[in-house]
Amino acid sequence: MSKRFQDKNWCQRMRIRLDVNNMFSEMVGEEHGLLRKEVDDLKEEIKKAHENIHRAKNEGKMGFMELPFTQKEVVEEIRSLANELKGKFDNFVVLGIGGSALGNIALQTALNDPYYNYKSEARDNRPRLFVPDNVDPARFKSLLETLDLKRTIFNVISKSGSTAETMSQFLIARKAVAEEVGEENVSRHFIATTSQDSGYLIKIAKREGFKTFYIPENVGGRFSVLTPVGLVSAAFCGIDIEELLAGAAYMDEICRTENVWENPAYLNGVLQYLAYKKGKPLSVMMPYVHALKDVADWYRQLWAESLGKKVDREGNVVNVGPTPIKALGATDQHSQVQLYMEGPYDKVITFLEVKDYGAEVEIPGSYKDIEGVSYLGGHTLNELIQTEKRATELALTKNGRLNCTITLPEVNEFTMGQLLYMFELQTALVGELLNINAFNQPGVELGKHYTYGVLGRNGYEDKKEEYFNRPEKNDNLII
Ligand SMILES: O=P(O)(O)OC[C@H]1O[C@](O)(CO)[C@@H](O)[C@@H]1O
Repeated sequence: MSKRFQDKNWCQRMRIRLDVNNMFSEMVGEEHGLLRKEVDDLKEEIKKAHENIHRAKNEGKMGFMELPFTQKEVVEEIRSLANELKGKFDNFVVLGIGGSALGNIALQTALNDPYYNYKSEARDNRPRLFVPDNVDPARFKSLLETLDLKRTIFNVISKSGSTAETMSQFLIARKAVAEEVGEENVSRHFIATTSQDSGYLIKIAKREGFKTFYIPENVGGRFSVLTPVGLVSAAFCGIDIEELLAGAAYMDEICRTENVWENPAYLNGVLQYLAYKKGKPLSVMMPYVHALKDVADWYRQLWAESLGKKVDREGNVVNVGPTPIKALGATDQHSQVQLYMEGPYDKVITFLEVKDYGAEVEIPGSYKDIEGVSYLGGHTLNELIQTEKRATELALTKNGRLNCTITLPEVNEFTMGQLLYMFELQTALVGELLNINAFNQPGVELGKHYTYGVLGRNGYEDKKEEYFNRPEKNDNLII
């Protein structure tokens, strides 16, 4: 077991860094840039937010802040299960959606070989990972047909234990597995990760005798990546979950101060908040590291569901919330950057970069007589992508476009733990500054209730009626 994180020098070297220079007027100009004074002027609000967060933590209402410190036993349990089942299954499928899926994908993309599912030497006898995160029939059918179900284990993840997409995936998968392995062997193919005390999934898991892991009551789905929700698939796929939690603990330690200039989660949160207040409601996350591309997806849910709210804490209608946008460098330089450079001044771009990609690829110096191509020779892809990031950053800055950069020394469990935890705390802080509840999601309910009504779930008859009495669409507007 690696204990590198007990070495303070190593931790310091692996500390992720936030560079906010290009958020300020010195760099982007006075018209759009923020002033340091504006940050200082929020001192009292930040102090209050800090106190609220820590009061809520002490009252047991900020579960995500406890996770780095309270899971020793569950980590051991997950690890021993992963070890016990190593070599027994070729495939691990996560059945879940939203916060019950996105963290699994983000961790896998970040921390395992990009072609892990295709390379047996990268897997070292561990299962491939599949996270459909949807109920598209063609895709789900094809997945079940593709996998050898005799050699497949499923983790059914749902905090509420009732999400229609997840329960449908489960019902279909369970039937397919039973047909393949026989009723008597079904239970060894399923793990359930859910609330210990509520919902239907725990009832089913107990009736079936599934192995269960629990999601703490005080941790919401989008904050649950560092619970068994994300940790089980990670451990099965060889990710060091102890180091992940150690990274989160390290960031927690860094972020204990209420001094915004020393607290990266608060500083980034405050700057995003100020930018939002000054007419920049679009928050783009643009990693220049393919491994972090799905962190941007995970962050979209975290930011959108937490901060997009109709009412403030006093019940006033405020309709607030920055819109998170996912982009990828260098890919989206050739798709999005034109808009970011010349479109409305309504965005803040957060770049994610890495110092050490863990691989170096040299560009061959061919076609010496064709200067427009041969200049690339002798350089590396590392130089190319890093230079492109800095070039895009400079171009945006010169054009008065607010941007900041988070740098990871390398993408590993410890730096990922820091990054995820930093974004979670940043989200809580912005929720405080916006004076909203960042931990509920009432806006997703209405659509769900119409679906329940139409599909005949008891208690939703009124929604069924509303749905079928909806205004008729005008055929002339369907062309
Ligand atoms: O884990 P559950 O309860 O199945 O919920 C899945 C997702 O659905 C939501 O409740 C939104 O509908 C998310 O907040 C959550 O991550």
